[in-house]
Amino acid sequence: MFVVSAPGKVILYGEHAVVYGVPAIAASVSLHMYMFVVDSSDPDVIELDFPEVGLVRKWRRSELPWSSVSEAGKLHQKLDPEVHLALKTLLAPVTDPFENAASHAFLYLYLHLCSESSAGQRFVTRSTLPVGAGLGSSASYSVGLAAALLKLSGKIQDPSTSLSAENLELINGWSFLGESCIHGNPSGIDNIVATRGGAVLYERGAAHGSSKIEPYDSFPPLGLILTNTKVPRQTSQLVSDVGTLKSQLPEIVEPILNAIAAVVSRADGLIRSNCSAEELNESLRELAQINHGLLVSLGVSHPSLERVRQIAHELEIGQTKLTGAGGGGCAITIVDGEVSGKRFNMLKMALGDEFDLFETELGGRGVGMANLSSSFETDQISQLKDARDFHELGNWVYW
Ligand SMILES: Nc1ncnc2c1ncn2[C@@H]1O[C@H](COP(=O)(O)OP(=O)(O)OP(=O)(O)O)[C@@H](O)[C@H]1O
Ligand SMILES: C[C@@](O)(CCO)CC(=O)[O-]
Ligand SMILES: [Mg+2]
Repeated sequence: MFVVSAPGKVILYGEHAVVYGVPAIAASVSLHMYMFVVDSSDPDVIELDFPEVGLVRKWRRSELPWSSVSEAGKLHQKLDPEVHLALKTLLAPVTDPFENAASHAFLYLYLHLCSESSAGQRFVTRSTLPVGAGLGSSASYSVGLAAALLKLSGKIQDPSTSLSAENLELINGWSFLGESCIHGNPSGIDNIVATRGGAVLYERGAAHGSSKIEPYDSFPPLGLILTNTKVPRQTSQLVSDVGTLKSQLPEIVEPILNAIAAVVSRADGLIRSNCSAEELNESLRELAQINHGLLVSLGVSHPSLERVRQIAHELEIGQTKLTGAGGGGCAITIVDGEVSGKRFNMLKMALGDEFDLFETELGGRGVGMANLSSSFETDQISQLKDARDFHELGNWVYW
């Protein structure tokens, strides 16, 4: 019995454009997805219990489309269309899009990493991240899933003190395929941040394995408030809408993507420079405003996100930008100076109960795993509340 965890992320600059090879800047957040792997009551059955997406499901291993899996597909470079299609057919009766996407990613990785003769297992998730809200919940789920199945199948040996660079590469590669099942066309930025943690400048490469990752050794301690508008949306739909706009109006969309590239390049230069904290904060706020405007012109904002922007502006708290895929979900406000309880409460009161506000630390640890003691009972899972409860479950190993 063991548990794995992976963090969510915020994209500070460059979302959507990153899908088309523009660099983007992202950092992990201190909210995590946890996946528990425990023995199933029936040795022939795999059971999923994912309360955040309302999914409770069981499959006999013999029901799964093992014959569609090829050895070539196991090299995890891109989705194997045959397995993808077999799973679409199997999951056609699952009409809820969240449940369908989570089951699809699970079964795709299970079929490739485990075998028909593996023992029965039960997989239970718990997440302190809002799901489908722009903070990379799909990537933290995919990273946790990849890590859990790689450990279960022995492809990652039980690590004693830390995960190796090879472990990390395997987890990141397989989680990208999990993201591909959920998103269709992920850039890979969310899964790399959920895998390695920290903060990075990421640029998607044209070919598999050619993406560029430039970590930040020290990321500025930005005062950041996260606001969840609680307006549901799906990244797959928003990414596909921007793709459609780009193919219909390339002469308009390409210059917008180039302008986003210039925003990212300027922000990267500033973060790596030794300018004063004040100058950096002011410039990063200005760049957030420009980046948000460019995302609005791509059609990925939402009235609820504009409301957060307007209120934070009226209260002179800082500059607000959508983060992740937009269309609802979360906004980040880069605070003018430090986040004080007073400012946080002012924004919270002005926005009201429709919105959830969080403070988070940027740049924490990536994927982790811990063995559970033999006395651990699955009933305990629903009682775990915060990061400390999860941390105390065992000796965690990280990269
Ligand atoms: N805890 C979880 N358990 C099971 N599935 C999850 C969990 N968290 C996320 N998912 C999967 O991820 C999907 C949501 O991903 P989506 O990419 O739309 O939003 P996001 O990742 O939260 O935001 P963004 O991609 O903008 O950062 C859900 O439909 C579900 O399939
Ligand atoms: C919208 C997008 O750029 C970020 C989602 O967090 C999609 C992606 O990069 O995969
Ligand atoms: Mg996502």
